Amino acid sequence: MRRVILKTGEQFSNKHLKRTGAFNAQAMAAATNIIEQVREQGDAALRELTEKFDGVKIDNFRVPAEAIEAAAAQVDPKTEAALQKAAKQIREFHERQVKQSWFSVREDGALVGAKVTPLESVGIYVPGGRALYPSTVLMNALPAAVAGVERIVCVTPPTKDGSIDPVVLEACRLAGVTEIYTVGGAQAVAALAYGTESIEPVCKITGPGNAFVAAAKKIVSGDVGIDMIAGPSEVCVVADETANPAMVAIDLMAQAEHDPLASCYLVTFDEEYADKVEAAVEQHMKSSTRAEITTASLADQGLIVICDSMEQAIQSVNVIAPEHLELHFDGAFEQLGAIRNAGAIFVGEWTPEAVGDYVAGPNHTLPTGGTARYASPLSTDEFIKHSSVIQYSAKSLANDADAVIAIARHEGLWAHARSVELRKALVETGDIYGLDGANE
Ligand SMILES: NC(=O)c1ccc[n+]([C@@H]2O[C@H](COP(=O)([O-])OP(=O)(O)OC[C@H]3O[C@@H](n4cnc5c(N)ncnc54)[C@H](O)[C@@H]3O)[C@@H](O)[C@H]2O)c1
Ligand SMILES: N[C@H](CO)Cc1c[nH]c[nH+]1
Ligand SMILES: [Zn+2]
Repeated sequence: MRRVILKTGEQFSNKHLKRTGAFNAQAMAAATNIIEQVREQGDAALRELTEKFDGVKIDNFRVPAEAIEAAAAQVDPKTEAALQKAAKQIREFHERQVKQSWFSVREDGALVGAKVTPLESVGIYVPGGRALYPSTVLMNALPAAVAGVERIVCVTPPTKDGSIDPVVLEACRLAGVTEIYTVGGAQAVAALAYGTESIEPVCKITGPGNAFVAAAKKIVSGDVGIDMIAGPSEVCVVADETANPAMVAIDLMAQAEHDPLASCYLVTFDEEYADKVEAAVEQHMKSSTRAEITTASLADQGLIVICDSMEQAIQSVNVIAPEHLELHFDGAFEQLGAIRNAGAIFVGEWTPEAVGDYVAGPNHTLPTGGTARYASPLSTDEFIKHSSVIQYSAKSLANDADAVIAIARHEGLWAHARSVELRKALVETGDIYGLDGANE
């Protein structure tokens, strides 16, 4: 892994990072062509693109109900129990996020508030290129279901034999997905946004994916809602010399194995400790079943930052703004206040990031690429919208009339002012035209 050794008092900055930003011109160009093709040719384009990029022919994209039932029977009891446990804990966590409509009545009788409405339909992109992601089904579909979305559509690329992994199907069933389609990549995003003969469009698309999926989400955003661009996985581990290097190493590898573009950061305090972690990575790598991806990620995107104080370490974390942050040192909880930018924070050596990926309850769809500076984890908020509600009485209108009229006049908007003046006149004189010149 690349190393940066900070001098005393030196600030970690973006120049130390290799980040190229979320804009990928090549992927944007490819996704634009794919989206245009799907808009023009519908299902025929989905068939052609699936054959081209996934190497399989699909006649019917919709997974029939019988196949979903049959998949449940193929899931071994241990995996079924794990899915159910994860689903329960994820559901419970997200139930705490649910927003209610609210109304407040002022002293003058004016009522203001917000009416919360679940989105009618959402499309969930479940990645399927380099790994299977039943956990991503749970993390996206359960918050949608908890928020009250009625139509929850899942799209995911086919496996080599043209099917969908039974565990992914079972996760869909457990989480309340109402339609499943065997299609992935930018073409799936286009189908969800604009519809085809076999896929009805949705109001919003959520879920992570590779560069083509991310580019497609950016392009269709505005025509449909999108959640965030959750890109390649990232982890930043802050560890001092008391932390077990083998644990730190395996936690770095747990994100590196997602994608050669995944980014892993170790923030620590001396080079000798960093050497121990790198030696432990080598040791673990001997038994990794994903050594190629993991090695590529650590070599190309990995970074070790050597700091000389905890303050400098936390300052580095805040610049990295990682998707996942692990804290392996005594008194970690006390540093929470100083941490400004992180998607999810895992406190202490007994909290490997993997618990958050699967079962802890909080969402694993998190801001990546430094977007934790302004973005939050996926939540039920992504699946609802608010409508403002305003109800005035004659008294409350009279109370606010002069303020409205003054601002409307300044803006030069005659009818805005008049709409209030007329009502004020009616309250004061009982005559809607009691205003001088009102009936001109
Ligand atoms: N942040 C999160 O919550 C989270 C969760 C899970 C996965 N991830 C990330 O999601 C990503 C998943 O990527 P993936 O590739 O494994 O699966 P994917 O499903 O996103 O992409 C596979 C699809 O990409 C399309 N594709 C492949 N090559 C193409 C090309 N040359 N041109 C156009 N389209 C092409 C194909 O249609 C294929 O089906 C990884 O980066 C992983 O780290 C993130
Ligand atoms: N770590 C990923 C988010 O970056 C989520 C995930 C799913 N499965 C395993 N991991
Ligand atoms: Zn993961």
